[in-house]
Amino acid sequence: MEHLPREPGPPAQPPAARDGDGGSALAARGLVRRFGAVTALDGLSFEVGRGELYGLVGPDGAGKTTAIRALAGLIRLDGGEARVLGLDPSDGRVRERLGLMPQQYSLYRDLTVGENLRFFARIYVLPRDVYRRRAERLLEITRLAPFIDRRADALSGGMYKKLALACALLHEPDVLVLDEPTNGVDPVSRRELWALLHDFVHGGMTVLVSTPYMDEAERCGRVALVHHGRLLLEGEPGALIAGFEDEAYEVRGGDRERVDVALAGAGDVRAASPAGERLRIVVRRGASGEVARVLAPLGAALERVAPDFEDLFLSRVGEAS
Ligand SMILES: Nc1ncnc2c1ncn2[C@@H]1O[C@H](COP(=O)(O)OP(=O)(O)OP(=O)(O)O)[C@@H](O)[C@H]1O
Repeated sequence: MEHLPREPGPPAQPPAARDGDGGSALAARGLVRRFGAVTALDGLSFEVGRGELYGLVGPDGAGKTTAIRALAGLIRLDGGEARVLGLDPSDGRVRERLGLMPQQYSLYRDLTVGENLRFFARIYVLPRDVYRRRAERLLEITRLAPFIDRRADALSGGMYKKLALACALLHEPDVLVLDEPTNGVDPVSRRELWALLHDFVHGGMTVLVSTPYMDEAERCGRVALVHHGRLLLEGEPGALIAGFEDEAYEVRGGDRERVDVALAGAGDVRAASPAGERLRIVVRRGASGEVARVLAPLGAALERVAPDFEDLFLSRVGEAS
């Protein structure tokens, strides 16, 4: 397949722009969508360049699925515009060039792996020899070949997702959009799925992936942190962490309830969340001395830790609300 990996080597050039492509592969411009009293998208904007691996990261209900459905032309917008390769998502040409893996991918559970692939090949009206070649390649890269005769309902969660991915790739899309592909998937399959996405991008495909897992942000080339249908932060993962202006700490010792009360009254603590037995907090830069003084009488102390995306996210959410 054009965008699927064959041999290791330098990244392929993204496919040359065609009519209607515009500059970016995907564009969300001021997207607004309301469901009754709920504003799922509140002016969300982001652009995904051709050949990028771009992550939409945010908690449940942030608006990721709604944004993806808008880009795929599956819902009407109350404001803003979505573009795929410069085209309106309702344009018939988008169907040929976009691969979509929704959160609930509807495979036929009583059909086997091979039968599901054949079914989707028929939807895409693929000639038999083209289908055979692509299916063979997809079964190989997803490592599903040994399970070709297994029914979809007998696959593990990770294998099911990989079959869904293979079906979404049968028509060789230029742009692949995946909604929370790693949700409910075991850690090994999760790593495998991310490795596949990196391989696709290496082959020149554009990939947009949403995830509720903050720790997956660093696997993307660029990432958008989304909250309440708005963009909180966008950039390269390393640069975002390096530019983080606050500091992250773990609180050691002290009675948890009394510590919680003390921290709730400390204005410089932007966020607090449990980290196993301990409490993890984000503190405004330069204010840790004051926070440590508040905690000392309670027998609690601060230990500096490296900030991660959850710290970044919580800090921004704290600021925004
Ligand atoms: N069809 C709908 N009817 C009513 N409310 C909806 C509908 N679709 C989404 N919402 C609401 O819009 C908000 C954003 O939902 P969305 O599914 O886009 O979030 P998400 O980031 O994808 O999270 P999740 O992982 O939970 O799907 C939520 O408050 C959700 O309840």
